[in-house]
Amino acid sequence: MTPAIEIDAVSVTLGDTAVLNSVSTTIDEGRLVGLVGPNGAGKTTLLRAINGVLDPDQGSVRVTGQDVSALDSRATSQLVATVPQSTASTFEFPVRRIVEMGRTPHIGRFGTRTSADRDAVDEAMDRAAVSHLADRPVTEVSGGERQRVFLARALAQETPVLLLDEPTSDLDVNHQVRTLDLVTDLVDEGRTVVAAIHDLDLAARYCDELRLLHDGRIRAAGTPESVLTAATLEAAFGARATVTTHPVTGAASVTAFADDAPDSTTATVHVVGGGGAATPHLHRLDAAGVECSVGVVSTDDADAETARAIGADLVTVPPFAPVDDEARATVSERVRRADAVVVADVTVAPGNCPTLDAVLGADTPLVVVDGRPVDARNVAGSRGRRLVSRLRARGIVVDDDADAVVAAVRRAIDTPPIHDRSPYSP
Ligand SMILES: Nc1ncnc2c1ncn2[C@@H]1O[C@H](COP(=O)(O)OP(=O)(O)OP(=O)(O)O)[C@@H](O)[C@H]1O
Repeated sequence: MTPAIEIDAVSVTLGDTAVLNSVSTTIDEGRLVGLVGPNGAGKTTLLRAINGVLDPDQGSVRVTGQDVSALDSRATSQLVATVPQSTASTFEFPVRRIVEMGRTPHIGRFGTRTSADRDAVDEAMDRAAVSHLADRPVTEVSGGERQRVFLARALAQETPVLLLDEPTSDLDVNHQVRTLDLVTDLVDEGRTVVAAIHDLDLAARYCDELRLLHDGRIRAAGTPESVLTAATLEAAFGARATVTTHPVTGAASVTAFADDAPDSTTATVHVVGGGGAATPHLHRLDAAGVECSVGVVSTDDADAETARAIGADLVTVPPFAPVDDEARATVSERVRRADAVVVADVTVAPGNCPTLDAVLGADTPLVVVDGRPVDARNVAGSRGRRLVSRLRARGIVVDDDADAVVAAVRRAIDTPPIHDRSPYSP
């Protein structure tokens, strides 16, 4: 089978900038391929090389086996339709007229429109959900509606290859999903779609494959799961990111943070959590490059699962078991070794008291997350209440906000600890 698109060693220089540097990739028929990468990576430029608008300085692009640089614009427009990034229009054409322009490459010499042309326009408008706008001037519809009008124009063009440059950037969440569902249907019908897409979660959810562009080269290619890794994202976007599986869609889900590790090469933080209280903070600290240890938690606790997912060192006891001497000694050692401790929830369950004793018995700088009011029922009596007030007095107290926790950890590490050696004794 001939691939739908073959890009062979394409180089493009614009002004003084080498935008694409010997880019090669092949896109098979009936695939939805996402182009991802930071601003200025060359995604639009690559799409413009595929649709023949831009002649590469070197290399070649073949669409359904035909070299696009050898085709005239009518022939190229029969192969490739494009929805551009900017659909701003200065002409007050009615929406239907814009969609009819998609038929131009199919209309004969005498400009006669056939019923097939009209049907194609009707169907395209229907599928892109713009039929109700048919008579409105395109200058008077919203940005998102206009984006769908231009999608309809591309659909009316009835090409085997569709290029979409940020097809959902102006769409509300409902139309984002509806548009990408429509694109998926088009692919199921056999069309090949290449979409430059900034929203990495949408890219992972809808695309069969991704190409990650950075500095004029394709840095990663393959399934979304194989392309969207913390390492590739950091290299391309300069952002720390955690990649998890989205609980609803099952696709890769990316949470990116500015690269602001407290001290990304050395910081280690021990996190006291339980019941999932530590989970958002663990993801955020991990993304900030902090090495985490977690505990003591039960082996089946949600925070234990998160700790395993991010490769954190974990101190556990079996479900419902008390913290034994071994776990207590281990957690004390982790706390002493850490650059800072985060207590992720001051709602102290009785089982946490030995861990909090260990925290208060060490010099390690402390951050206390105080997200919820202390629930008296969860506090282990007066012992627990005293622990809570000592923790608050001893540490930096922050709201239950992952960014605030990272900032507080940075501050805690920079601030000499308040000395509080007297361990709590019941
Ligand atoms: N006509 C031009 N002259 C000079 N440089 C240009 C021109 N067009 C684009 N560039 C540069 O080429 C680089 C790639 O641009 P391109 O639009 O392909 O990136 P992109 O990945 O689509 O970015 P974005 O995600 O911001 O849309 C950018 O640095 C841009 O400034």
